[in-house]
Amino acid sequence: MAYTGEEMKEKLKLYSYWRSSCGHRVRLALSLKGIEYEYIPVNLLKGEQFDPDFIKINPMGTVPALVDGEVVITDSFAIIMYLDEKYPEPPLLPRDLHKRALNYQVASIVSSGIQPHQNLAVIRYIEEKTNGEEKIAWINNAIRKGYTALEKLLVNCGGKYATGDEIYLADLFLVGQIHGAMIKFKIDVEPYPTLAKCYESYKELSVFDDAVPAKQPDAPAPSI
Ligand SMILES: N[C@@H](CCC(=O)N[C@@H](CS)C(=O)NCC(=O)O)C(=O)O
Repeated sequence: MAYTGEEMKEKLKLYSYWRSSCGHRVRLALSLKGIEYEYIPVNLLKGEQFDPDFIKINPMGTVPALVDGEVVITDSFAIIMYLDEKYPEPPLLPRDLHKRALNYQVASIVSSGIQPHQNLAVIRYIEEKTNGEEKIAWINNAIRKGYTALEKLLVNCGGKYATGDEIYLADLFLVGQIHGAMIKFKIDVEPYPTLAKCYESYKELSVFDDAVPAKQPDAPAPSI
């Protein structure tokens, strides 16, 4: 099932940045559900997240932000849950209670246990107060600690993806995290076999390919 702008009265607007792992999760949800949307870039490196017009949309000065008519949602977890309730097909949460809880845990570990520690504002601050080496050590520690916990949580799940053979919430959070950490910080999932297996499976899906950072309208053209 696809949800087009025509049936939806007005297209959704997604404020995001090509390299944002939080934005990546939301693009994946939109892509999986076949929802048409308008992409509005906010250049984090140029500080556009602090522009007064954007601060009116998200006083936290972060992306992503979703605008659906009068509704404004400014956190990727909340955005994804909103989309899942408004556009239920395909569902992003399994019916099985244990698997559902696993999906919430993975999303939470990524969104509150890993991403905030590697976020641009935080790592810039650490570098300013200490040095580049401390910054790298900080990022490495946060990501590896999170990956170790995720690996332990998912090792016995079986299936192609995080919690079985269907794509759910946990997968959206893993894709953005793993891809972003590889590109931005050169941290691979190879030492974490379950995470590595999931990541290989994601790469075969075309919806996942559409959402990759390098394919977003604000990504720089590849150098020849
Ligand atoms: N909990 C928020 C976090 C949003 C967030 O930290 N976004 C990052 C990009 S992934 C950002 O906009 N950073 C801007 C900055 O640090 O100045 C979410 O999941 O949407």
